[in-house]
Amino acid sequence: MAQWRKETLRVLVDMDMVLCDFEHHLLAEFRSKYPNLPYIPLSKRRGFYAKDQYDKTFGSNSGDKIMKIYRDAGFFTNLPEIPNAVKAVKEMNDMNLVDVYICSSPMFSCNTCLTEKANWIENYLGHRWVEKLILIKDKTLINADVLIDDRPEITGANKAPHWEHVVFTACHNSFSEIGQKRRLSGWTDGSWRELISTFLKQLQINNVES
Ligand SMILES: Cc1cn([C@H]2C[C@H](O)[C@@H](COP(=O)(O)O)O2)c(=O)[nH]c1=O
Ligand SMILES: [Mg+2]
Repeated sequence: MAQWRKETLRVLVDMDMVLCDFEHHLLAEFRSKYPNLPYIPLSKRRGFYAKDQYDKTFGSNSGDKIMKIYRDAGFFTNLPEIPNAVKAVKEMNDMNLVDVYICSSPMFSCNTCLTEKANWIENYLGHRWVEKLILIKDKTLINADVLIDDRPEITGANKAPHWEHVVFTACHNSFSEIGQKRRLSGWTDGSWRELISTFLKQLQINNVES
C-alpha cells in the first residue's frame, strides 16, 4: 500500500535579477559616472550579459566601462531589492513543507563578489539565511525541486538537473524564447503562491505514489 512520506519541496531562488536588481543599479551607476555617454534603457535590454549588448551597440570601450562598474568593490552589496522579494521569500520558506535556499553564480573575476553576496543576504534576509546561501557556478549540480532564475538557459555538467526551472521575468529576458518553461513575472502580484502550491500538489502526488 502507498505510504505518505513527509518530504519537503526544495526551492532554489537566484539572486541577481530575482532578489536583487543588478540591471537597475548597473544602469544608474553607468549614467551617474558617464552622464554624456549613450546608454541602453532597461526597456531595450536584450540578452543576459549587459556587457555584450553595450559592446555590440556602442563598441567595446562602452562594454568595458559597464564591466568595470560591476567588478568594483561595493557593487553587489549595494544592489537594491527587487520589489517585495524579501517578504515573498520569507513567506515561501514559512509555508508548510517548503524549504527555500538562495542559489547564485558568483563572479569569480571580482574579488569581493562572494563576500558581498553573503553581506547582501545578511542585510536583507538576516543572519540565519547566510547558511541557506549556495554560491556555485554550475547550478545543475544542485539537487532541488524548483529553480527560480532569470537566466533563460541554465546548463552545466548535469544534463538532466533534478529541478524544474521557472524563468523569473527581467528586462533582459522579457522577449526571450523559453519553450515549455513556466514564468514568474515578479514578487508583487502574489502569483508565486499559486506556482508553489502547484509544485506542492505534485510533490504530494509523487509522495503518495512512491
Ligand atoms: C547581467 C550580467 C550578469 N553578470 C554576472 C553577475 C553574476 O555573477 C552572474 C549572474 O548570476 P546569477 O546567479 O545567474 O543571477 O552574472 C555579468 O557578468 N554580466 C552581466 O551583464
Ligand atoms: Mg540571475
